[in-house]
Amino acid sequence: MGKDLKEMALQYHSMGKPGKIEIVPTKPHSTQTDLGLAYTPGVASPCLEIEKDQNLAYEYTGKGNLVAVISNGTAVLGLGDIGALAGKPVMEGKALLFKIYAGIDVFDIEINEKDPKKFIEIVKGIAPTFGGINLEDIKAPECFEIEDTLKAELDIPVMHDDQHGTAIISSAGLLNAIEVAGKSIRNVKMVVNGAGAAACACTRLYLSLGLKKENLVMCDSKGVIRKDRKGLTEAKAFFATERTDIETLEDAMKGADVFVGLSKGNILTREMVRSMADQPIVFALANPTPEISYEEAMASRGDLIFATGRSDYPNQVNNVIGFPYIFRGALDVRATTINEHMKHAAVRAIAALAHKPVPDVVNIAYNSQRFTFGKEYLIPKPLDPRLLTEVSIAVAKAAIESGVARKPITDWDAYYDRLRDMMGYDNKLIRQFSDTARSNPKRVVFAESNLNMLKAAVQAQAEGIAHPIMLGNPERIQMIAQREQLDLTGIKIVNPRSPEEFERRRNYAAIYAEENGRNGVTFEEARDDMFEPNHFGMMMVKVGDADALISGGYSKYSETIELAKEIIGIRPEYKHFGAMHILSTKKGTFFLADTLVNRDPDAETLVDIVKLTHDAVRFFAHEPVMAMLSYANFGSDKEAARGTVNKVREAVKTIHEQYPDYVLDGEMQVNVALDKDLRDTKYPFNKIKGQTVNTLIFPCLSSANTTCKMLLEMGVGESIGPVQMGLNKPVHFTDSDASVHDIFNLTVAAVIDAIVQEKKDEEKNKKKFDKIW
Ligand SMILES: NC(=O)C1=CN([C@@H]2O[C@H](COP(=O)(O)OP(=O)(O)OC[C@H]3O[C@@H](n4cnc5c(N)ncnc54)[C@H](OP(=O)(O)O)[C@@H]3O)[C@@H](O)[C@H]2O)C=CC1
Ligand SMILES: CC(=O)C(=O)O
Ligand SMILES: [Mg+2]
Repeated sequence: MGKDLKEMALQYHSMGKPGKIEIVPTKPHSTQTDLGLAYTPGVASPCLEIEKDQNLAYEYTGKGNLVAVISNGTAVLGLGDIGALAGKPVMEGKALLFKIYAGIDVFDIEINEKDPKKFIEIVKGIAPTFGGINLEDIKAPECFEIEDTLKAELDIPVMHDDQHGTAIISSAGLLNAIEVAGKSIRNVKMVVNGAGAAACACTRLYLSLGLKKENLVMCDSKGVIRKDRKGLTEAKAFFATERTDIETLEDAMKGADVFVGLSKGNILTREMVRSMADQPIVFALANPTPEISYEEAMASRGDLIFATGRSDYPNQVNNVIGFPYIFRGALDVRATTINEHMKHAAVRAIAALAHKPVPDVVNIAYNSQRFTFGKEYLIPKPLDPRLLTEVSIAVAKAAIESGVARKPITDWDAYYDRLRDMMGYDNKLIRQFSDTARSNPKRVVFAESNLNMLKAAVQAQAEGIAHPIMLGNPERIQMIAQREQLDLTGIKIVNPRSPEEFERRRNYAAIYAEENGRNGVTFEEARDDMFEPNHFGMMMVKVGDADALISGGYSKYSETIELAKEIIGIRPEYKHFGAMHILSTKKGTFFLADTLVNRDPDAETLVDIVKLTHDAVRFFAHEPVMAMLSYANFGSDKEAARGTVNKVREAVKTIHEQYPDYVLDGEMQVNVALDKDLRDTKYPFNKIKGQTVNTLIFPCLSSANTTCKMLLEMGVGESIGPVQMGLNKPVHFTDSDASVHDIFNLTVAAVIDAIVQEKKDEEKNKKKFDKIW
């Protein structure tokens, strides 16, 4: 591990409250009455109900959404037996992943016990607390007895993730890799290196998917596991080969089609890979160091199909792609176990997802590449939000089909919606976006250096999100920084008014005057304008001296917006531009527009806002279901001869005529938009019937802005925005009272916007180039 990574990891774990998880109450607890219900005397009632009927624990306690991640620390990652307590960071890490990817609460439990029988007794003793048990990092062969016994004796799902999670994910990847290689699992010759927990379970699953036992060779630390070896454990004996002509991994690799490593780092050589058959598949899955590094593997031969457990290379086979969703599906139907049928369903769902078009939000989160099914993209990315719905639903359905569900789901559409809504989306979005921005940071101009802007710029620089350029008086900025103890290292300060910027002011003015000469702008006026930070900053972005701009620290945003229209311009496909807020609430993610730009949009402007928002929502991997809001419903205000209702109605009519694919209706009140049952009962003709609205288009800026701010002030949600839509370049605006957190989030959005813009420009240039040639 690099020194930097080590230091970063230690700092990450110790900063703030040590560790990675905490417990948060889910019920009101502010009054004496609340407390009397939460605890004694009120709490006695659910206790007595559960005493009568144990199933009611699912109604009255957190059991149904609570998983135990349990380990004795005997096989932690590939680090070996480091002990129960030393494994706690991994178990807390799993708790975090369960929560952020599938909304599942976890207690991590580290048990100081290596004797499998005693370990089993301890787990059985604490099992009533949980809806499911994820066994983790327990070494073979003890893990087999532990899992088998607990599965047989407990009535909740128990899964040793290193065995079955790994088996499911690697099977999905392997089926796809075999398809890419143009081979069949029924014929491939496979070497599995490692004969521990993960290797044995993976191989069993491959056999159930069609691998022939006679085509399999398994190796452990002593070499090829042969039938004639003395003292084999039961698990190893099951996989032992009849062959007597091979002894070492090197022997086994000759002519093999597939290598799966679940053993130890750096034990596979280039020569061994070269000795494999055509189009060989190597899954080097040991963590944190794979059996062969990506670089070594790639240097070995050109036709290799390769995967590792690492996130920094293509094809990451990691059980995080599976366990959150496998447990989500199992918990939601109260499955008594996780059986073969459910595992197969998960394999198929994950394998199939890799064949589907990848939403932009995923492409962007991984460096704006365009993933398409093939050698470099065999398996969905861990940050793909579709995993939650695809895998959980597949597992839940399989549990019902195989008769192990105690609470079957009947309304699958509602379940789908619930899954999507369950995950407050913005953290995930910001996380994905922050990772992308970090991998390709852009030069962001902060045009108005008020204190919060400065703090956000410092944070963006420290987190490697952006290369900030602060416009303003350097002495003043440094004074503020000193007073606030802000570290300005890496932040460029440019003073548009300084003599050093004379040349740039002149050049920018010349371009500005040339483009706006017919709007009455003279060169002299333009030169004066360039003393202003917003003029200067926008020209920097326009000519490519910077990649994005954030403004709005102190000047009136209405003026800045006009300026952006003039200098940066609106994209040719629109007449207007706008802005939206993404609001993450307990009821799901909502997109609100226009929250910044158009004060009193007429019908034509509303149509543009709808088009812009439609495309932006899709970019964020959501299918827009749009409601055009008003104070009335579908013509209920018959007196309305003029005003907002009529323009909304007109816009709806235009959209229905010109964009029949859009899922949109109105005018309607916000409660009618959000309450599907009310809407569909009272207005059964509505064109978004049965669908959950996620996009709200407001009739005017007052209503949009007030709603957004009110929800945020009331703590109903977290927001990203205002995200500008429709300008030629990434120029974004905040409010003068925006918090550091708001400006930081917007900076991330601006960098992503710049990355997308860069991609688009590259594609445009390529097309031009292709045309010329
Ligand atoms: N990418 C992923 O998602 C996952 C990766 N893994 C990785 O798989 C590896 C094994 O984990 P797990 O099964 O839980 O651990 P176990 O301790 O149960 O098994 C380890 C196995 O590796 C074998 N081994 C050790 N050294 C060698 C060697 N030089 N050549 C061949 N085999 C060797 C051991 O052999 P012996 O039996 O002779 O001792 C043992 O069979 C770890 O590196 C882990 O990080 C695990 C789960 C998920
Ligand atoms: C990923 C995992 O579970 C392991 O390496 O043990
Ligand atoms: Mg593990």
